[in-house]
Amino acid sequence: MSKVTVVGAGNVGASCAEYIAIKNFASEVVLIDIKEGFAEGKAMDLMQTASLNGFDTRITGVTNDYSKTAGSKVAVITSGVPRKPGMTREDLIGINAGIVKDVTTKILEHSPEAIIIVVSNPMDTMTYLSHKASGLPKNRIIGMGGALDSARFKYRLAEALECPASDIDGMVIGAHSDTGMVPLMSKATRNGVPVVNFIDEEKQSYVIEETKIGGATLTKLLGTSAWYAPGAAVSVLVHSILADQKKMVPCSLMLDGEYGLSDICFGVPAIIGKNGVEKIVEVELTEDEKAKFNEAADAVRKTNDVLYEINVLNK
Ligand SMILES: NC(=O)c1ccc[n+]([C@@H]2O[C@H](COP(=O)([O-])OP(=O)(O)OC[C@H]3O[C@@H](n4cnc5c(N)ncnc54)[C@H](O)[C@@H]3O)[C@@H](O)[C@H]2O)c1
Ligand SMILES: O=C(O)C[C@H](O)C(=O)O
Repeated sequence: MSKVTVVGAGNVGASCAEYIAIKNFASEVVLIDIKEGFAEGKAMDLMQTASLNGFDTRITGVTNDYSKTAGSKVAVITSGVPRKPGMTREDLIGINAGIVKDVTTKILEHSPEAIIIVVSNPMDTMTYLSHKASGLPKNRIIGMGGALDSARFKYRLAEALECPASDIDGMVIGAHSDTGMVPLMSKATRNGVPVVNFIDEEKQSYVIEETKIGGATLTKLLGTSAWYAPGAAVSVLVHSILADQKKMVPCSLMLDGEYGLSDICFGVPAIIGKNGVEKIVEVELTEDEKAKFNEAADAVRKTNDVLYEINVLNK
């Protein structure tokens, strides 16, 4: 029995539930939302695709009744507002902080053993908040950003190399923000061959910049932020936990000296398995990557400070 709760049955929450079901990653998904009847409607609509898409996962929806989420092995937090064109993710902190703090507490009341995946933005800061609000050990809370940003990096690399994305391997670490992502061009490969052998510096810079503004580009096109790739990225983390796959995925994790950082949730590669974070992997960075990584960490710390300024957290 593998039960997953998704709090926030909006675009990303529903997409995540759909991928989990279609790929048979869990036996049960509970969607929960604050809007009356909304999660029930999303769950019913998704369940009516079961015979069409050939899945057996049971998706149910509930309005605000956390007792129905009891015993979840994984809980995903997708509740909160998305940005509109022209906004940054950091602009969402005032509304989303209260929601994420409250939701973290409610999840744990009914699923004290759950591993929590934080998606709501600004994600690195919301992951930090979830840690501080719950006091859970650092393996139990995972911020999802790097999996998505890496998928966008591979998409842009595949476009530049004119090859299928499945030929590409690559990672984005750092902050899940327009300026703080660090796409590791030096380590990206096409079937083991460095991508820098295939594209010149101008194209490399283009790929890096388009990757960093990947979310903003989609927000401009869609009028709200993206959901298919975010939902798929969450489902990969859920699967790695439930199936104890031990996949290596960049995630926003509470650091305790790794990469020279402490008391911050920040995007680094990690092995994800049945205990959540099994191990943080330290990779060597170029001087330029290191400088950008540290600069991004400083910016995330400033956003974290806002949590104290608006009294969502107390020192
Ligand atoms: N980390 C990432 O990579 C990533 C990717 C995409 C979106 N996001 C973020 O995820 C969040 C959700 O995005 P979306 O597009 O699904 O938005 P959405 O508006 O479609 O859905 C959000 C849902 O949350 C619900 N909600 C609000 N407060 C709640 C509460 N207290 N309890 C339960 N449900 C509540 C709303 O009713 C709504 O249905 C946003 O903050 C967005 O910025 C993050
Ligand atoms: O761009 C956003 O605001 C949503 C999300 O963080 C994304 O990267 O798609």
